Amino acid sequence: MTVSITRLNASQSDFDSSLAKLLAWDDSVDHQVNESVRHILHEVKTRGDAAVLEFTEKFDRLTIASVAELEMSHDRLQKALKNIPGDQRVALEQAAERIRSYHEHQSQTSWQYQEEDGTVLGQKVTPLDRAGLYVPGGKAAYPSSVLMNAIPAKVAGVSEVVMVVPTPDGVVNDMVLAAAAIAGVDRVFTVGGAQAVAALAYGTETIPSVDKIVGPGNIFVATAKREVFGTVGIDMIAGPSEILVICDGETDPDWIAMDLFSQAEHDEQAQSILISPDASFLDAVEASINKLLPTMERAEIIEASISSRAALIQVADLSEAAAVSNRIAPEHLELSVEDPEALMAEIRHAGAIFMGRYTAEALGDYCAGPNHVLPTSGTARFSSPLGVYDFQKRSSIIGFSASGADRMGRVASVLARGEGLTAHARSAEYRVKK
Ligand SMILES: NC(=O)c1ccc[n+]([C@@H]2O[C@H](COP(=O)([O-])OP(=O)(O)OC[C@H]3O[C@@H](n4cnc5c(N)ncnc54)[C@H](O)[C@@H]3O)[C@@H](O)[C@H]2O)c1
Ligand SMILES: N[C@H](CO)Cc1c[nH]c[nH+]1
Ligand SMILES: [Zn+2]
Repeated sequence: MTVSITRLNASQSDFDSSLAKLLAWDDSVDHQVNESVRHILHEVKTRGDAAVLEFTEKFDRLTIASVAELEMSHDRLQKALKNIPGDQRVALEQAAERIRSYHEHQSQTSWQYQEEDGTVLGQKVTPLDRAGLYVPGGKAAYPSSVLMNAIPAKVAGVSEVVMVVPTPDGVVNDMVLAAAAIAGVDRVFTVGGAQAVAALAYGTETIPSVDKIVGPGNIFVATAKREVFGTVGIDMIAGPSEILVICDGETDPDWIAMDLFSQAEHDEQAQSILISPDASFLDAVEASINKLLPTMERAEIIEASISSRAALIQVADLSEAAAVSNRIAPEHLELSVEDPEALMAEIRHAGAIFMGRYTAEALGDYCAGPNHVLPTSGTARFSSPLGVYDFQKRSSIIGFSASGADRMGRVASVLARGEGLTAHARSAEYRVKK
């Protein structure tokens, strides 16, 4: 099979519009999905467990009598940890250790300072009481996502971590449960899709409501998270996976083709882009793609993703490559060049940056240490990877001494009267020295 891949050149007159068309992915335009998700949310909110059971039967083909049967006990998690092959257990534990130590660097601490008159100002950092983790499980099982979601929550000090994961046809993945055991997840329910998001947001008779829902998922999950935002916090709306590789033309084209496949194999909607100043290198990678595709287990998904959403983009030089990449603001950016440090200086927007020819993005997905839940669809322009800070919140601390209240009470009084808010003014004035 020969896969057709979009070719663009940054010098072509319609480059801007062609790039915009390539990048277009809006998770809110499908009215049918919106309708269906709103219906699921409403049903779970009003009918609780009964609705969760119905939707689990309908979408995951799982018939059970009660939601309690969907809860995986601690014993079951420990059993899974014992059941998985030794090399999988060791790899999960090694990954968990590296993810934990990276995220410990993100810990925030409370602080305060005192002014000369004794007034104290500060910020108190508090972990969330209860966090909900969505772990995807429709087309593939993601033990790595269990670690990436749960470990920062635990490092942040969240008291109770509740995980949901679909088990289509009732097939439970032991590696997912083992990862939950290693990460110290408190409760696990095998429920997925919009019904799982609804249960976490509103609570049911069996599934507790949480303060914030984090984690990636398909369009039903993303749409449900968008809808429940406000009732609970959410981390981000994560779209399909993306990779953008900037290459100077000196890396083995097979390596680059496989790096592009690594994200394409997640989803037909995933996006893989290669940018290079070397036209013959783009040809070589295209040849590698066609050579390697038939050898891939997930060839159908990769083919669909590459033919509909991938692109090979020729640019004048690496500076132009960085400029195009900044416009795309990719989830993952590989700098497969001789001097990645120099090129990184020109990068402003990317979820994660992979430095140099030996840094395959796949290492970041599993065990480098940084989080693999990253902003997609250009949202790296304004948002950051999932981290410890997503599981903590801040309260301001304000403590006036008598002389501080006298000094600032006068300022507040003037401002309050300027706003016509007399109760504010008089409240401040009571504490002003007469
Ligand atoms: N950003 C990340 O860190 C990251 C990590 C892993 C996976 N992902 C992405 O997450 C996504 C996972 O998607 P998935 O489908 O494999 O798993 P998923 O768990 O997100 O979705 C499966 C659920 O969708 C629901 N569903 C399916 N069809 C439905 C329908 N017609 N109506 C209503 N609900 C329906 C079902 O309840 C099912 O349980 C992929 O796009 C993948 O690329 C992202
Ligand atoms: N690449 C995904 C995030 O976009 C994360 C992942 C999990 N497993 C493999 N990859
Ligand atoms: Zn991946």
